[in-house]
Amino acid sequence: MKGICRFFQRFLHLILWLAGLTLIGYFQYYATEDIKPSKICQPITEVMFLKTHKTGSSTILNILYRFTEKHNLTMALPYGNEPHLGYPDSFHISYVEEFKTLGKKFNIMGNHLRFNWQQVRRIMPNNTFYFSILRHPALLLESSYVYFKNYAPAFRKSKDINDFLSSPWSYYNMTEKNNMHAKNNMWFDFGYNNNAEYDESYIQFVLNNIEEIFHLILIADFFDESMILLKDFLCWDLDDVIYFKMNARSQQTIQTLNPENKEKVKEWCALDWELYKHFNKSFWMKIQERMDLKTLYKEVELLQKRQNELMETCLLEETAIENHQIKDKNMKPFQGNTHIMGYNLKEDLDNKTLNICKKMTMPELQYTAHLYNSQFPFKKKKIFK
Ligand SMILES: Nc1ncnc2c1ncn2[C@@H]1O[C@H](COP(=O)(O)OS(=O)(=O)O)[C@@H](OP(=O)(O)O)[C@H]1O
Repeated sequence: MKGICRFFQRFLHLILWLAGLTLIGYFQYYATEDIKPSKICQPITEVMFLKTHKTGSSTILNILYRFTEKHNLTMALPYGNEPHLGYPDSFHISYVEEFKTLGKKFNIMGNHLRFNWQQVRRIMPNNTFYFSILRHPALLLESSYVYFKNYAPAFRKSKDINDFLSSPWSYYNMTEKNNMHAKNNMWFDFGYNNNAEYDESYIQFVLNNIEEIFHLILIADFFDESMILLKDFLCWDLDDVIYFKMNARSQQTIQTLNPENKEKVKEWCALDWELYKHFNKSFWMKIQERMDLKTLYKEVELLQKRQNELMETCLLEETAIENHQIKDKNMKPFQGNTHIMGYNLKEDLDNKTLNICKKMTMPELQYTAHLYNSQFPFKKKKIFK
C-alpha cells in the first residue's frame, strides 16, 4: 500500500514539474516577442464584410480575397458575370453563385451589396463575424463626386463639387436612380433609407440595429489603426492585413470641398454624419478595451514597415502610378468616371514572390473573376468588364 502511495506521489510531482516547465517556457517565449498577443486564439474564418462605397473597401476586399485563397476557403461571389451582389437592390441570396448548394457553407462574403440582414444570414454560418468600414462624409462625398460624376444624375448636372454642395436640392432628386451616391451613401449601403428625415429616435434605432449585428465598424480615416484592430478581432497575422492602397484617385482629378461646404456636408448627409460620429467613438473605445495606444502604434509601425518592404520588392516604381502608365492592360483598375491609380510589377520576380505581388495589386474586378473561375471551374468563365 505504502509503495502505491509513493508511486502516486512521485507521479503527481512529475506532472507538477512538467506543468511548471510548460508555463515558464510559455512566458519566456512571449517575453522575447516584439508584440505580445493579447490572448491565445484561433483565426476566425467566417467573415462578412459590408463593402460600403468610397471608404477604402476595395483595399479590404483584396485582403479578404488573399486570405480566402491562402486558407482554401469559399467565398460568396456574385453569380454569373455580375460584378456585385445586386447593388443597389436590397441584397437577396439569389445574387450569390451556388447559394443553394453552398449556402451556410461560405466562409467569406465581401462584394458590394445593399445590406439585408434577413437574407445575408440565410447563406452565412451562424458564427459569422460581421464588420464594415465608414469614412468622414465630406471626404467620402469628394471621392464619390468624381467617381460617380456621370453615373449619379445629381452630380452629372452640377459644374463641380462645390457647385453641387452650394445648392444640392437644385440638383438632387430623390426619385432618380443612382442618386444614393450623392446623399447618405453609407446609410443606404447599410440598408436604410438615405432620404429619411432627421429624427433622433429613428437614428438611435438604426445605430442600435447596426450594433446588434456588426461586431466591428472600422474607420477609413484611421486605416492602419483599423487594420490592427481588425487583425486583433479576427486573430489573424500581421501579414494578413498588409495591403497596397486600391482605387485611389489620381492627384489631377481631386476636387476639394471648400471649408464652408465641408461643414455643410454634415447637414446634407446628416444621417451619415451621425453614423460616422457614433462609430468613430466606438472604434476608439474598442481599441481601448483591447490594447493600449503604445501597442497599437507599435503594430502600425510594423505594418507600415512591412508594407514599404513589399512595395520595394514588388513594384517597378515602388508606388502607385497613373492608369495610362500601367503596362499590363489586365491589371488596369475599373476607372469609374475618373482616373484611378494602379501598379506595375517588377519584371524579374521569382514565381513565389510574383504570385504574392500580383495578388496584392490585382484590381477588384479581375480578382473577383479569378476567384470565381477557380471556385467554379465548370461554370461559364467570369470575365471582368
Ligand atoms: N488604405 C487606405 N487608406 C485610406 N484611404 C484608402 C485606402 N485604400 C483606399 N483608400 C481610398 O478609398 C477610396 C476608394 O474606396 P473604395 O475602394 O471603397 O471605392 S469603391 O466604392 O469600391 O469604388 C479612394 O479614395 P479617394 O482617393 O479619395 O477617391 C482611395 O484612395
